[in-house]
Amino acid sequence: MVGEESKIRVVIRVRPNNRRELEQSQRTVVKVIDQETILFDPDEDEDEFFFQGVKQNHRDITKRTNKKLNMEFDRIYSEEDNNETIFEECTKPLVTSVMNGYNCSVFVYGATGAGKTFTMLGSDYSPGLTFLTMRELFNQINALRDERKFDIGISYLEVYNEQVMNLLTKTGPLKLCEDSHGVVVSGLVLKPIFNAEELINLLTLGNKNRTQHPTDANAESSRSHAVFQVHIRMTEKKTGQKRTVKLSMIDLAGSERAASTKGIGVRFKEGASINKSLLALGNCINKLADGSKHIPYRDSNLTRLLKDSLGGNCQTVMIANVSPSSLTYEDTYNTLKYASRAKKIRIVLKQNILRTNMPKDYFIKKATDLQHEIEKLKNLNKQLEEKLQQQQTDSKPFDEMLLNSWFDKIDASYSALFKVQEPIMNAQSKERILYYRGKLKECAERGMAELSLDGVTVDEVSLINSHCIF
Ligand SMILES: Nc1ncnc2c1ncn2[C@@H]1O[C@H](COP(=O)(O)OP(=O)(O)OP(=O)(O)O)[C@@H](O)[C@H]1O
Repeated sequence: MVGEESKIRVVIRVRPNNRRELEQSQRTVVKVIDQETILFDPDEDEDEFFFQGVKQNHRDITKRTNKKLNMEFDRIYSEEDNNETIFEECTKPLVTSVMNGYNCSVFVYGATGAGKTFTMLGSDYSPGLTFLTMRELFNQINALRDERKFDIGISYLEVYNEQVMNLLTKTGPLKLCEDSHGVVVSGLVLKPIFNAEELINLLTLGNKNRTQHPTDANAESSRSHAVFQVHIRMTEKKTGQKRTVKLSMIDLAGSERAASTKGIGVRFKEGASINKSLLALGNCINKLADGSKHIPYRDSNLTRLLKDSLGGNCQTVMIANVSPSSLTYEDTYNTLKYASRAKKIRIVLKQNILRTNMPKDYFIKKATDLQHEIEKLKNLNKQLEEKLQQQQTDSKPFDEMLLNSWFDKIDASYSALFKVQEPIMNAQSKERILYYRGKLKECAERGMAELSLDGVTVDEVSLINSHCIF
């Protein structure tokens, strides 16, 4: 995976219609075709309509034609999909990447009321991605505790009207500075945590401190960008090697146009500021998608803060939330366009460099030890080569004479064996002959006795007997 090119994973989540949308029985402007395709502004199902005898494509002839825009994303979640499913497919794999040393980020994007906070924080009956992801992180950490030591600290910041505030301590504004490791929030102290349950209290506290104002679309609209980050330092117990990784979960403020929230005064300034930072974010996404060298991160505090979560060495998932209702036609269209731009971003992933606290002397000693080891092995190698050569020169040439004398001895013993076997076989066959001859003699004598009774002479019997010799 080191140096592997990867693109931002972009998924779309379509939430169910809310009460207002149902009451106004608006038409649906998005149609989930399959898990990767969404159709924006599909044709409406309408009865056939004739005007002056001619069939009309639309009942309302003043109405513009539907966009019927087919768009493809890494995954489309429909209103039936819950936070658990999105966690399993989108952020659970990120936890494994974090444990392997990669920085990871999750963004939720969309207009006010589209379901960003519901996705990130969830509700009482359906915990959101932040909790589910952190619970998985602690599961994986606990499984590795024998091998590694972990130090975990979290931060929860909001960017409101371009100012960075600490949501856990309700302090700020905090300054952003840049050092060799990237952007640093000065004065930010990480809050150590030891389990996922502890996180719930911290998230609740942070959310209470988050700037919220009602909008037309959402009674509890978050008017700031919330950046939740987990910083993990892992120390290998055997080697002492350390590495630090960061998991960021970002709930962006609504991407709706400032005018659409009908805000005036402070609310208008707020909307304009949200738009400024989202515009800057959009510009960075566009430049990254085009492969530009210069990315305008410095255009807003949000993009400065997210620099290493977007284009840097970071595995990123963007969840674009949309409402299905025609009430939010423009916002849904803009969100889908924004998301399809983000889909084009390609980044090169690098595993975080292992850092160590070992002093310089440790490495000098290690290098000297290794040098000695090399010398020792070289000497050993030389000795073995010499020994091998010695053995080759010492070894006696092949003794053909000796071998031949042994062959002669074997031949001699075989012929001696045959010599002994021959008389034995002869003796055995003679014994058999004698046995049969005895038998025949008995026969002949018995026959002679009978013949003599029939008038045959003894000489004739002897003659028969002599012919029966084998
Ligand atoms: N997938 C969903 N299923 C059920 N209810 C949802 C879903 N998504 C959002 N909602 C409900 O819709 C309302 C608005 O959602 P949410 O607060 O998450 O919007 P938001 O995008 O964070 O808006 P804002 O930018 O104004 O903060 C909430 O009451 C929330 O419970």
